[in-house]
Amino acid sequence: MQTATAPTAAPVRHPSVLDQADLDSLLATCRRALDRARATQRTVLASWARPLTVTDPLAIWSRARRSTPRSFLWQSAWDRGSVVAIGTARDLRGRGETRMASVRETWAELSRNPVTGGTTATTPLPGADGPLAIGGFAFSPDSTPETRRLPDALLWVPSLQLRSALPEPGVADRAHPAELRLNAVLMHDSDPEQLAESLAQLADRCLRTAGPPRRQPSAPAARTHTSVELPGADDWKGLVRRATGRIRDGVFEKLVLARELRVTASTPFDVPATVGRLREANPGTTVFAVDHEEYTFLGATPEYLVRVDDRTVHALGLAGTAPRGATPEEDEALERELVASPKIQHEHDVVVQMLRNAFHDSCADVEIQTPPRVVKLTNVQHLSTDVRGRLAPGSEAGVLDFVELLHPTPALGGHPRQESLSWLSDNEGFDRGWYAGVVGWAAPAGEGQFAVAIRSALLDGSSASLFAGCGLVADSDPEAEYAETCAKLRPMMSALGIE
Ligand SMILES: C=C(O[C@@H]1C=C(C(=O)O)C=C[C@H]1O)C(=O)O
Repeated sequence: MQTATAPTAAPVRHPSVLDQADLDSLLATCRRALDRARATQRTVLASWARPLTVTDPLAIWSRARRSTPRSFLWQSAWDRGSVVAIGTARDLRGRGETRMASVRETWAELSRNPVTGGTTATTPLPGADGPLAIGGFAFSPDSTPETRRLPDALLWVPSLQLRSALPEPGVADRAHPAELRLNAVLMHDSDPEQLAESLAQLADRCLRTAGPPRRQPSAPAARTHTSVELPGADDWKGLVRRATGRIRDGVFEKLVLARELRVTASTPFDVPATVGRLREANPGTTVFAVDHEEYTFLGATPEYLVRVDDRTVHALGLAGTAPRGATPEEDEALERELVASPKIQHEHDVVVQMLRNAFHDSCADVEIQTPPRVVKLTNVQHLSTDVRGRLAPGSEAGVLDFVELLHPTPALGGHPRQESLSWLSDNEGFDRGWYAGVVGWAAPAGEGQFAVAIRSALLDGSSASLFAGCGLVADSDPEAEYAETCAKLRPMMSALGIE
């Protein structure tokens, strides 16, 4: 008698992301890099690429980030490009006052002449070709590094990077062109077989079963939480009074004062879901997330410090804020007040003037858009001015040179720079860390994009530090400025479910 046995389900075998020809070419690239490393006695960057298609980069990052303590997600509102980066081929770190210069010099050296292989995407993609250095810089170098949660300066070359165009709203599940790039840094004694093998395995882990695209992000889980304001509301308003007093005394002309909201929730935050909600609720912003060890620094920012694209340098003067109205009429009335207010024009002009001077020193054909436009975000509106220049003929300046030159603009620090920053470090009362610093990526030929890391938070399990600040001039009102910081905190609070 035959007994019926339940058919054992055959394991589902997904094809590997890399086929044999890819594996051979990846290994050949690593071997060529080893030969160069031996011949030159220097470290050599190997970078291998092939086109593929992806659906939603956020779904890929959500899954792949679990396999590594270091990852990066970037969804740019400015060119609709996306970068997902997993793992580390090489860290580029810096400390103290020279942190940006050290990172810039190490990247220039490493990226000068990479050994490349594979095939690049046939469809042009937003962003720049080649291996990237990604990451960010804290607002200021810190004098107490032991208490700092993210390093002063950390860019890194990822082991795996995936560049694609962002899905158009509403068609997130359509496959679209992307480029997979695998990077390694080889020395004279590196093992190219082992490096190629581990990169292929990483690509499989990250991309083989990326799962379906993320649907509408779910509402945040119900959780209880406690929160502390740093400094407390009354103390912060007192600081506004002291700062405006210093402005009237002529010590500085403008100062951006910030505060931290430290939250402890009853359960850990769901990082990918938070990023999904930020993306959904804040159109027109660039969404970023950096995983570093146990921390995730994430945000949805409307502001870039600098973008360099094909020898054109873009900066953005974003300063001057009004709330959004509850009705179209109220919104327009608030917009008219924003545009007409001499106080706000002054706050804005200080930023544009600084950018104008910096560009005139380093670029030819500088264009400054006038009058400023109004950028409308979910619950605030800003005055915004585009500044654009062409790199002067013969100039080799790249995006990291401009980060160093421009950061921090008076939109985040103050004016004059030295006086306002020194007052902030003596009085603000908390460590800004990467808030109001810059986050983004640099490509070998000097192209890149760096966002100003505002509307951001630092997460660690069930703890979150949220940040917001605002520009003060002589007649700023403490109550109105406090309300402005509350409005700027709100998108992150609702993404985290802590309203
Ligand atoms: C400092 C922040 O925002 C900055 C300050 C602004 C202002 O003072 O009007 C506007 C945009 C940003 O440059 C923040 O969001 O935390």
